[in-house]
Amino acid sequence: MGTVVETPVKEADATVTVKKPTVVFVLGKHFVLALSSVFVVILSGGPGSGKGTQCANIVEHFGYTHLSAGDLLRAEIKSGSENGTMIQNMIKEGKIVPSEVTIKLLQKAMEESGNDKFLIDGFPRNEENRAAFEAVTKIEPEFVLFFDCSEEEMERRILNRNQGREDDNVETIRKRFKVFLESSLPVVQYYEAKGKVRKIDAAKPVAEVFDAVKAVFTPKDEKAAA
Ligand SMILES: Nc1ncnc2c1ncn2[C@@H]1O[C@H](COP(=O)(O)OP(=O)(O)O)[C@@H](O)[C@H]1O
Ligand SMILES: Nc1ccn([C@H]2C[C@H](O)[C@@H](COP(=O)(O)OP(=O)(O)O)O2)c(=O)n1
Repeated sequence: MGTVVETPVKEADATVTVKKPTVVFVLGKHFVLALSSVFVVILSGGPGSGKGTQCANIVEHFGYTHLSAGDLLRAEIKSGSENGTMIQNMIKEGKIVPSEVTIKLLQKAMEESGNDKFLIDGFPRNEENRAAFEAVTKIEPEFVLFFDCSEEEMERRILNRNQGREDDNVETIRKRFKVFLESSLPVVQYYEAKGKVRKIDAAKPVAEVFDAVKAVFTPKDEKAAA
């Protein structure tokens, strides 16, 4: 369901933060934003666990818009934005970019999509990402799809990925694994405690992983009728 929040925002910013079907009331100096109901699924898993690969399948079969935090950050570097160099340096070190930067990119992409169903891939990456996203957008994910895969397999895949990414080298990969264990897994545990995690064995071949993914996305009544 949508959430109603009263947020003091500067008038000049109002059009940036409002999504299409949203109603905006102006009360004195405050805008009351009725945030439209959006359906958000988070994809979490170590680097190379196959999140991006499965997102392409989910988009095709279930009509979601795929938002990859990493892709948005890489596009921001390419665009020559003022944050570009900072983002590039952090990614090279396998570090997590400050939440406000990533959240702005995600919000903009959501607003521009015209869709109301999103796969957010690679975000939130730490507790700060999660808390800031929920505080700013008031969006609670429906569930978290967690890609479970060994580091050995993930490293093998990344080294074969061959996309010319600056962070796909052994040294940075190891740093990313460490950040994943120390910062990203606690976020998965947070959602686990809320009963929102759907764990997938991501070490299997792509088609088998997608069978498991499909089972999570297919409504129970459709499964019963099949
Ligand atoms: N189930 C799988 N089995 C083998 N290779 C895979 C599988 N899923 C993805 N890959 C390959 O592994 C690499 C990393 O996958 P990717 O989807 O980019 O991972 P992530 O988005 O989690 O970093 C890619 O080259 C991809 O083609
Ligand atoms: N929420 C996020 C997502 C990615 N990043 C940065 C840090 C990550 O190491 C890189 C690459 O992330 P991406 O999700 O594209 O790739 P992997 O799943 O790690 O293979 O981007 C970030 O700082 N904050």
